[in-house]
Amino acid sequence: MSAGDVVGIVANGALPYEFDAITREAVPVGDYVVVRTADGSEVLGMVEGTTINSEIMEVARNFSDASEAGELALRNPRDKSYSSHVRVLGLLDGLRSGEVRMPSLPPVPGSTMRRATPEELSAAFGGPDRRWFPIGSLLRSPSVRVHVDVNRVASRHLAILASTGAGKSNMLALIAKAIAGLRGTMVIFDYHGEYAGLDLGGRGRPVMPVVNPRHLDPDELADLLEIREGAGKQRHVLEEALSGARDARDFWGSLREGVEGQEDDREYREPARRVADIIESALRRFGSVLDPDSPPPLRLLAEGYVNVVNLSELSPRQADVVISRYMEEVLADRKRSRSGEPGVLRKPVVLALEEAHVFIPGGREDRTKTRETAARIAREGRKFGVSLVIVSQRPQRLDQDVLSQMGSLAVGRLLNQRDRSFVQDSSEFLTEEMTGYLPDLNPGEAILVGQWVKLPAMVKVDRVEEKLVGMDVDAVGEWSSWGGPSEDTDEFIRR
Ligand SMILES: Nc1ncnc2c1ncn2[C@@H]1O[C@H](COP(=O)(O)OP(=O)(O)OP(=O)(O)O)[C@@H](O)[C@H]1O
Repeated sequence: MSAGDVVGIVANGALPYEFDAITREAVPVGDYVVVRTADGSEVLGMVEGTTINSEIMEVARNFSDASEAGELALRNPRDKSYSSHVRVLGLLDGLRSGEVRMPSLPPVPGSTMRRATPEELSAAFGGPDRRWFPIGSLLRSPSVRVHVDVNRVASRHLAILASTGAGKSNMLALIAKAIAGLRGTMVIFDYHGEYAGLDLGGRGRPVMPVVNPRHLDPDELADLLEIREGAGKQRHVLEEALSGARDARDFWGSLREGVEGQEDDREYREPARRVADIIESALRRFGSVLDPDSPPPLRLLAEGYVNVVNLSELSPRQADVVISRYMEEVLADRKRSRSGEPGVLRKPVVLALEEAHVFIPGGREDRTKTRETAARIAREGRKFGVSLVIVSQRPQRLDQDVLSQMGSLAVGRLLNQRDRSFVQDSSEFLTEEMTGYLPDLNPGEAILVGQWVKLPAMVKVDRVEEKLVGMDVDAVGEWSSWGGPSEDTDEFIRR
């Protein structure tokens, strides 16, 4: 069957925005088709679901019936009927010129449905100007390149959701490369240290996650030092000591003194000792993150670059403090810039957060600092040119309010049913049929919906060649590449 061929006939009950068709053979989900509406205009549609029915099999009620009926059905080609459910995407004429206009009339039942040609699809998915960048090719028409709108990513937020290993970081890397190419500003909160080796054409910048403890509130410092949330007395000791140390020349010396000074009070003796130990141990482990002489986060970010904040050495709670600090300051600075005051970041900023379900969780009890800030950015960031890209493999754990504010979605293979339902409930863009298809996607394939694409698209995403971290380890290959003679157990024990 070649492109443009008639593939089906419109069935009864067609609506302007969706219809069923009886098809010649099974039409794959994700295929694009063209039908004529009652006034003769051509509309483009996407196949969202396909069913194969066998009349003979209908009567089979037990195994022997079924196996006999199955044989008969296989021999009789007229036994099968094929049907597809099609979502109307827009008038073909409008799509050719980049405009999405819906028809006001449905297609006429009995009229023919043909496959869209690669030329029609290339016009619909093309990128007319530099706002658009190519992210991959249509899964069902590989010659058609699919472009996405960077302006929408930078103003209306994006969620990249898929199970582990389905290609989320690869997609974020592609977006980072596009933004770097446009000399845009992006901050990636890199929880696994995955983006260090990315080729950003000289516009990537590694950022150490340094935080100045003087600028933290007592709870934030307690979180960074990993004082338990329920340890009220220890937190109180720290709070008292911090108020005296904030402006001291020797911050840590003054903080220690402030803590030790509270050992005279019997009630706080033990908590103060514990806090003194915690401070020493924290400084040994991640003293480099807490620098009382470091500039505020904004000074560490470079405008016009992709700033990669490496959080791989931090615990989730520490990373939470760092991320929320950076996000808060970026938002506050952009508000200043927008109101005409001198800000550091004069142009829009895209903030990308990996493992978003850890930092923007939905549960009432999981109150992270990042969640508050991210919720604010999701709601009002658009006005100030701050957008979020959230990346997660456990969407059901995400804050639903934040997820529902995402103007665009890239959803890859999602195996967990609850994850799929959660995403569908949180987004106006994903239909039930599309959601049902998510478990069948392969790594690197995704459904793109929302404002960053002209039309919903099932895409084979381009692979970022240099992005090697994240690849599954070839353990067998690596083990078998040992050089030299192998040592037996006795030799090993003697050694
Ligand atoms: N578009 C693609 N084409 C081909 N291979 C891809 C594509 N995207 C990802 N892969 C491959 O799939 C594997 C996982 O990719 P990636 O690290 O991007 O997934 P992930 O969803 O971020 O995984 P994790 O949740 O474990 O971080 C890698 O080996 C990567 O090279």
